[in-house]
Amino acid sequence: MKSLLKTEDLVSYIGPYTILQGVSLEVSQGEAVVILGRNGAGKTTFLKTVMGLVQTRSGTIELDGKNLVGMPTYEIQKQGIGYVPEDYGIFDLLTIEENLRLAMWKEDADTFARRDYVLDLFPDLKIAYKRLAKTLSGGQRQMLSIGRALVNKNKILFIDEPSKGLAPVVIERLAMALNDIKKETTVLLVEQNFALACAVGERYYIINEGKTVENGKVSDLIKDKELQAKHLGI
Ligand SMILES: Nc1ncnc2c1ncn2[C@@H]1O[C@H](COP(=O)(O)OP(=O)(O)OP(=O)(O)O)[C@@H](O)[C@H]1O
Repeated sequence: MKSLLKTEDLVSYIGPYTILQGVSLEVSQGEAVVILGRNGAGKTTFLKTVMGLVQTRSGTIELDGKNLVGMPTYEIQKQGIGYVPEDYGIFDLLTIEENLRLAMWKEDADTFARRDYVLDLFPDLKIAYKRLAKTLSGGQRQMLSIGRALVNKNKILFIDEPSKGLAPVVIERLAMALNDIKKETTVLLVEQNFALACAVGERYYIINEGKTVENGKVSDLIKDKELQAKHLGI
């Protein structure tokens, strides 16, 4: 499989703090990869570093062979990364329709076809299409946030802890949607919910204290109770 995203020995910092201390990770085209690790391990910071929202000190980041280090965030996004941040990133005082349109880079037939795919994937958004985003539940907001990233033609989708604060039944629906999405696009998921991570991810990386410490197949991790206890506290 063709390598799509590759980072090597990535070190990044926020003010005086070095947060990532060596993250090496590779995602191939068509894969669904999950990043696991305890609270505060550096998972969110990794996504933010690739997006240029956290400064890289050393190491490399390549998307489809192109260097992303030093590029401004809006250009990184245009290289083909759909980013679904942890805090939803949606506009409460706009309708669902307006939130989706504002996210579109182009208003062409392909983009509207992807918008229709989003509305089929998340029927709640279709029903509430003309309503303000502030009227949505937590699960529906997460759907809108993912939908905003899906309206553009991306090479890879970054999704940061989509299950956070959601009820188990909503997480199940989300797992189904993510399984549908991964048929269409390469996915890099950060997730604390082990069941959701296992339902979606094919390969995993574990980040501990800002470093990638383990990686492999999710099917092997499910059987490896020792590894789960050591790095994930399960
Ligand atoms: N703005 C900031 N200033 C200083 N330290 C920060 C800042 N943002 C994050 N950190 C620190 O960086 C480390 C990694 O945080 P990060 O949010 O990436 O962890 P995480 O693995 O995503 O965990 P969680 O699941 O709790 O979000 C933590 O120790 C956190 O306290």
